[in-house]
Amino acid sequence: MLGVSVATAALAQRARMEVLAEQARRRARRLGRSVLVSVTTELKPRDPLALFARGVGVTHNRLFWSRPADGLAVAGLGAAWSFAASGPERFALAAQAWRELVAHAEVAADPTLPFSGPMAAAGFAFDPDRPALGHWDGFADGLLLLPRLTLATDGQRTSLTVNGLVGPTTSSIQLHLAAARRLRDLLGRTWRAPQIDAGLELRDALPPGVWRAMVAAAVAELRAGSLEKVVLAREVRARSQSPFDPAATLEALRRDYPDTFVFALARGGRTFLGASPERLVSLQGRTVAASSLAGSAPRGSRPAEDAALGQALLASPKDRVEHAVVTRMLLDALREVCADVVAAPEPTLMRLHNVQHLFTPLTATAASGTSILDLVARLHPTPALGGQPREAALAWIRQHERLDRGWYGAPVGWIDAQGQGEFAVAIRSALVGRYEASLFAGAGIVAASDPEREERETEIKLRAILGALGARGAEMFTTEAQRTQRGLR
Ligand SMILES: C=C(O[C@@H]1C=C(C(=O)O)C=C[C@H]1O)C(=O)O
Repeated sequence: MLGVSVATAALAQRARMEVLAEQARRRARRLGRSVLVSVTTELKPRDPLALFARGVGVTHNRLFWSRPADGLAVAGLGAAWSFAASGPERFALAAQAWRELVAHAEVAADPTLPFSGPMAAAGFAFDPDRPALGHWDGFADGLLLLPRLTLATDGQRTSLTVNGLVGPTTSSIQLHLAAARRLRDLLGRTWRAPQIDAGLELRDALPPGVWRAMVAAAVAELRAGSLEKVVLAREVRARSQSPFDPAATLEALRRDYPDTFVFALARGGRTFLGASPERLVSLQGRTVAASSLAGSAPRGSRPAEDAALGQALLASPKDRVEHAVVTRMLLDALREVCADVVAAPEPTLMRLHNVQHLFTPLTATAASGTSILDLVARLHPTPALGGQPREAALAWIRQHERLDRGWYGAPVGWIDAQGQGEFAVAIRSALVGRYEASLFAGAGIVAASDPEREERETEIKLRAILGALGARGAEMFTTEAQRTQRGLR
């Protein structure tokens, strides 16, 4: 089947949904709790980002996830079920809640379709023990969100999934169906990304110079020998004259950063979004893939300059140390729970529009019954975002960084009914409100780091998201030092 129209799919789904709902109702009575019903059908190709865009103002929860270079994209609207956890056990609590939900679900899915069956989006806080500063309300330490409606494509085929809960006494399936129908009506509408015309005003969350001083303090500590590496982040606040449009930003990100994970989770008026080049971990069957990504250099404007910068990065002892710390930690952590753990022998370059990185892919075989969330719990935070040794680095960050990372730098991704899934590290990201956005970027600090160079590195990393939010020309320079140099203040 090449896909059918929305109307036909809706009719087929309604009938199937009602049959399953009746079975679920009986099961719910027996179990004394609600049971999930999930139906997936094939649709004619359409763009999930358009559904994400159209859902604004219609539902509180919207999500988007894609790997543009692979043709993969998924959008979800509404919440058929959600789960929030707090504290350090947030991964285990989320894994258990999800296992219990799907264990008794009534599912009609076609495994040959992309993202078939119930699929929850998941996001986590970087550090549940951080000092919370407030603007991350609604983004729990751990959040699972099963949309009422999911539209997904792998570039070849497109699937539509409707999810709903059936209670033991009264059935809420009618309500779910009505809500899903309302959301499904949005599918037919056309959408074109509007021109982004922002006019941004930027300022650092910390007073000028304070970030560099903090890096200098970290370097002193690293040279004293108690730490091997610590990653320090900056927050830059952007104010726009016209309202931000997250869907337009996602469109720009997928165009300019096709080799990244382009993601968004909108909760009411605020959207956490980004284009991360860093896969934390994926699990497909028993095959595990992870990546070490650390060590950065700018892109050159001409091919020869670009190649020279890349070669210098590959040969830089400081960057090789930063990188090796991450690869070693990933190898050790995966070996505790997986077989056949292999890392590429040497890092290669990952080249993105704004920056190039040292990159080492890793693969492994998981024990059967492993959930992607078990792997996430073990790997987060890697020393690409935390440091080494992990606990000492986290303590240093908590004490000195003076910002609330919230979900920045933390796992974001999805999990399916079999416990398979994929998580990216939420970098190159921002928390976007109507007129205000908080952008985040960090850099790995080792004993050989130089504060000014590290600040420049965060600058380059910030450009991805700044450009996609509509910054132009001079607005791309976020640091006081850069603006002064260019006579911009
Ligand atoms: C911390 C960030 O990026 C991480 C740090 C890198 C580095 O220090 O070289 C490179 C890639 C990422 O693992 C960020 O983009 O905010």
